Amino acid sequence: MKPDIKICGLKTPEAVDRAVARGATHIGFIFFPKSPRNIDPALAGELADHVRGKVKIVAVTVDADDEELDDIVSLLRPDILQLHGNESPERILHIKALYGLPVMKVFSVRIASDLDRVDAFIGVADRFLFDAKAPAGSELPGGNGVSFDWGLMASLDGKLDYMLSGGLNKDNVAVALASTSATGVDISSGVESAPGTKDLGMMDAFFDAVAQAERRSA
Ligand SMILES: O=C(O)c1ccccc1N[C@@H]1O[C@H](COP(=O)(O)O)[C@@H](O)[C@H]1O
Repeated sequence: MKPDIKICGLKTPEAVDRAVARGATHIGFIFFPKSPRNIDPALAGELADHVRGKVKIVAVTVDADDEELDDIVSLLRPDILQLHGNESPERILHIKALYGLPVMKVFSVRIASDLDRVDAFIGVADRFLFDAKAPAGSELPGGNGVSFDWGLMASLDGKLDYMLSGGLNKDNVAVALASTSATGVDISSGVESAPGTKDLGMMDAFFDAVAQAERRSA
């Protein structure tokens, strides 16, 4: 099956346009001030307006409170909320009731026990995203360009609809797709020439690599 492709951390019209032209199914905007990919919600809304309806717009937040979410939802008008913090099932149900938007819950993974809490979110989150746990010293919960052991996903395969992220790039995405049941891949730093700066050539190479992986698995 054709995997979903999410390009995350977009900040410019050129990068948004290229992602959509190359067939991204999702584009993500980061609302986390410490990130080099952080974007003002009003600017994100303007960028999204160019491509609205052609691609799913994802708002990436980290333990955001209602006030922050109100701002992001009204200015960006996302299709999906990606919750990349320690949001509980109760908090997710509250957010879904407030905005009526689907939620993609992120789990940060390094060891098998990092997946222990997933069951509590089944039937609560609409989709899951498994990312690598941040390395020691990083201030970012995601966007660190590090991978985790994809073999850990075997315990969940067949049970969940999930995307995979963490250190993906043109050279490893085929293996990531072949060795898991991920229905989508999500990339940020692997298509950047510097933190927060998307490189259109690297984006092209990533889309080419996913297309090649699809052909091989057909
Ligand atoms: O990218 C960020 O700066 C970021 C900040 C806060 C929360 C999530 C963030 N990014 C997410 O990280 C993965 C991709 O990371 P990688 O660079 O490809 O390893 C993706 O889920 C982004 O949404």
